[in-house]
Amino acid sequence: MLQAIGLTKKYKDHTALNKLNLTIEAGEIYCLLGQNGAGKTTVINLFLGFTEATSGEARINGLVVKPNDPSVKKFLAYIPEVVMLYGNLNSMENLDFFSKIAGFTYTSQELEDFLLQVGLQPEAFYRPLGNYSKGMRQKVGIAIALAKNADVLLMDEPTSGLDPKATNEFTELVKSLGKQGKIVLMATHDIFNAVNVGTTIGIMRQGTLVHELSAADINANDLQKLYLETI
Ligand SMILES: Nc1ncnc2c1ncn2[C@@H]1O[C@H](COP(=O)(O)OP(=O)(O)OP(=O)(O)O)[C@@H](O)[C@H]1O
Repeated sequence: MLQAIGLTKKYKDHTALNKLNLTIEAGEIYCLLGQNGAGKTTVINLFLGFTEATSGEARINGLVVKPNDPSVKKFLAYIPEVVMLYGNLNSMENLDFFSKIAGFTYTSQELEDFLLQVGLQPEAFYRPLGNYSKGMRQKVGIAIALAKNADVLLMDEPTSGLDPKATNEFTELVKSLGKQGKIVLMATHDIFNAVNVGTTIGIMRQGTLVHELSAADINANDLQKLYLETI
């Protein structure tokens, strides 16, 4: 479970995040919307331990996140806008490397199975990542999350810059993660994608979570209307 309890981040006198209360359960895909500077990345960075809370707590599976604390890191995988991988290594080598860092050693067959599971085309498995498309890198990033058995995937604008086909593939992949009981917290500007992939949608304004709704209760048009009224 992912929990924010009164989670607050201030930079000098600027409040980037104001008393966020949030609970995300296994199987939930929580999409955070909000205009530039609303505080979405701050939420993700606090869960990742990249930055320290001014007050309140970010908890993962009951453990309070503290900067540079490895005990919660094992539960987490981070999918940024551009997944950072070794461009001179192929996807099998990247997956093997990052799995081993997380304490897992897999056979070649098992590594290939993770890549197949995320929909990477087999002809790319042994090709250096340097010439992969953004969508292919995202898939390898998710394969790494699966290989390290992360319960929680934190995603910051993962579909930004993806073409519609790659976005659709990514959406289906994220839905399948939810069905496997993973927790996904995704910051996004893509309202259509949020309503399509999300189970829960939060709308932020100036550091405050203003709306939280079930994706089943709203369509993309109404969500866009609510979003524009909110920001
Ligand atoms: N290191 C920092 N120092 C000072 N202010 C910061 C820092 N990081 C973020 N902020 C401020 O905190 C606020 C929230 O920023 P954040 O990056 O969380 O927004 P966001 O919703 O992710 O925006 P975007 O959609 O542009 O990525 C902004 O006003 C931003 O300028």
